[in-house]
Amino acid sequence: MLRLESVFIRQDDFSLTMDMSVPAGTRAAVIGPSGAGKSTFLGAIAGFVPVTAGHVIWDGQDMTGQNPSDRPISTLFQDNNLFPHLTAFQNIALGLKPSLRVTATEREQIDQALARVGLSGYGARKPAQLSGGQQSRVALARVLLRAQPLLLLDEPFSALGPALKSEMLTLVSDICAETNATLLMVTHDVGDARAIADKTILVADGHASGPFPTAELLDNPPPALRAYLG
Ligand SMILES: Nc1ncnc2c1ncn2[C@@H]1O[C@H](COP(=O)(O)OP(=O)(O)OP(=O)(O)O)[C@@H](O)[C@H]1O
Repeated sequence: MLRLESVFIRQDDFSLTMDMSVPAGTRAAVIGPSGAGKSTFLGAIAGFVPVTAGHVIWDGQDMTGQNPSDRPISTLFQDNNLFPHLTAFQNIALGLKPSLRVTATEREQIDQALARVGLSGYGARKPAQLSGGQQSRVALARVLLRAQPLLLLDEPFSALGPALKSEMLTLVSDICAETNATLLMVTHDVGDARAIADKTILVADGHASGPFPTAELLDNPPPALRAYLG
């Protein structure tokens, strides 16, 4: 379970509070107005954003002071998920070994992850030689291989067309099911929330609340969400 215990974040004149429990295996969308603090919310969990007060706890372990790389988390952002000077294979290998010195078994695992996302034979290509969708799949292959229990997505597919985005969301959903990962996914598209997230966290008015059942929340939005949905 992810527990956010009386967490308070202050960044200049912006502040965000949260106190919630997210059971393991939950798939939650994170929605709310632009600038409300959705990325800050994920950043506090991942450790990129310092927490002013409170505790971020995973499975009973307090992660609050831990470096992002020491947390049991995989993160995907909208951009810059891949290193441009490394091949697809090396970008995936980084998820296992920062030194890139992989064993024969790890090499096989990386090839399997590439195959799982439909990119067998693409391992030697650098990101610039791949389409946007293929780049997303390489990033997902790395997530799959790392098999961390917490997966944080910050609109990683928003630049993709609708068909490709839907394909990526299905892949994310499959990966979560395979690894029993807990998913928190920032999106501005309530269709995404309905498609793969049975729970939704609302970030608005300086507060992150939930998780709420997605359909109930979207069918009967509170005023802050109603204004945002239009
Ligand atoms: N490093 C920082 N220092 C100070 N304020 C910041 C910093 N990063 C973000 N903010 C402010 O924190 C607030 C929340 O930003 P955040 O990016 O979390 O919002 P968001 O809900 O993800 O927005 P969007 O939907 O537009 O991506 C904004 O008012 C932003 O200006």
